[in-house]
Amino acid sequence: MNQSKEQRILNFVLQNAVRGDPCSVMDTIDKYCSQKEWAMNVGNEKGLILDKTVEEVNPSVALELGTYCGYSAVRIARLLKAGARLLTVEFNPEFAAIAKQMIEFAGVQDKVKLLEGPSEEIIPQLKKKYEVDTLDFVFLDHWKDRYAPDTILLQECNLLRKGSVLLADNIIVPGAPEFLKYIRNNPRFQCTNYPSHLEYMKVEDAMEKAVFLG
Ligand SMILES: Cc1cc(-c2n[nH]c(CCNC(=O)c3cc(-c4ccc(F)cc4)cc(O)c3O)n2)ccn1
Ligand SMILES: [Mg+2]
Repeated sequence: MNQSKEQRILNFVLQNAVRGDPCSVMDTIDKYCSQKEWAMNVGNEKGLILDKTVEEVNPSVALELGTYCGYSAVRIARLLKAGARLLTVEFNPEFAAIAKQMIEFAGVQDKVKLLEGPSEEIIPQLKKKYEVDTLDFVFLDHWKDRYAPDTILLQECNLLRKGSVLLADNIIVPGAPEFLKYIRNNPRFQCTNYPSHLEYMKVEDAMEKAVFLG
């Protein structure tokens, strides 16, 4: 049976990147997806915005919604301090299997916990099943129509604390209009927009940072 695009990306990494070197994994994925097959990794331009935000927050506990092939999980995990951890949620079992191998090849598996399932099921389990108190950082990169409901769900589950930082990808493409409307009109969030471009394309995109004020 012929391979999926995600399997081709993983194989290219296994054959061309340096095991245990997160930057070489990221660079190799970016090379493949800009030269051979487009894929929905956050990419290097928006990835730099993600890096700066993670470095600023320096989270002990981070959550990523939308793992895909594990590119941004590797990107985030490489910046985490000793003892800090990233929980990343993937809905699609095939993507999760690829991401698991990608994360292990990069050597960040001790900092990353990959959870399989829909965000609306996983979020309510974070406190009891995954021993989370509150989240310092949340990267929203999953289904765009889930950004707003899941931001509400995170609050309902008491997972945000004063100063928790949300960073959302794809504000323009594919777009998250309902999320923007919700978060920018909500006095409990301080929002900042970061114009950028869709990964590997000349198309405009943006990220939105939202700090929870408690
Ligand atoms: C419900 C739930 C869902 C998940 C979940 N896991 N993995 C994802 C992936 C979601 N990501 C995207 O759809 C996405 C799309 C584009 C795009 C596509 C086509 C174009 F033409 C232009 C841009 C670009 C991007 O940067 C994206 O991130 N969701 C995990 C848990 N629970
Ligand atoms: Mg994205």
